[in-house]
Amino acid sequence: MRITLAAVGRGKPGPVRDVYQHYIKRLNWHFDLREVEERKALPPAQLKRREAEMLLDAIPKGAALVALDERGKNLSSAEFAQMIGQWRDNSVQDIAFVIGGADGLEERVRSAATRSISFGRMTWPHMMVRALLAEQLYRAQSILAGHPYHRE
Ligand SMILES: C[S@@+](CC[C@H](N)C(=O)[O-])C[C@H]1O[C@@H](n2cnc3c(N)ncnc32)[C@H](O)[C@@H]1O
Repeated sequence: MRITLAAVGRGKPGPVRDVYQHYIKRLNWHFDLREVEERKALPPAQLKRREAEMLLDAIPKGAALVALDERGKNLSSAEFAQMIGQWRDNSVQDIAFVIGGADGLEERVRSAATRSISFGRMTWPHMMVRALLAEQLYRAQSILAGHPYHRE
């Protein structure tokens, strides 16, 4: 099973990226980060549209697509692991996650998503969402493997 993260922006060295990398390095799943960035200064609506195109282009065809969105569904870590486990058991080859930029995800990306999940109703900086996702993926891997990292 391959996991792709398509995300707006380029990660820079620093503590948030260190946390992200700490967990990503511990994943046994094949993991691919695809960063997208529009260099032209565009008005917000155009920028969001352009980012949507680049994000959707960065996702493997046929992937189960998960949008990270504050308006999405709140899952427990066990439910998140179960979602990934069901895809794994149904031989889904590719799972992709998308994280938007400062103005969020365009509706087109939200409606293309198989699932939309939230890390709470508060807005997090997009680089912190990468770190949160990385930890939850590691936690899901541990839950699915029966490893005691996660405690209910
Ligand atoms: C700075 S936020 C954008 C906020 C923007 N106002 C919006 O309406 O989505 C950048 C990205 O981080 C992710 N994000 C931020 N907060 C989140 C949360 N609570 N749950 C899930 N994803 C979140 C989303 O992918 C969002 O597009």
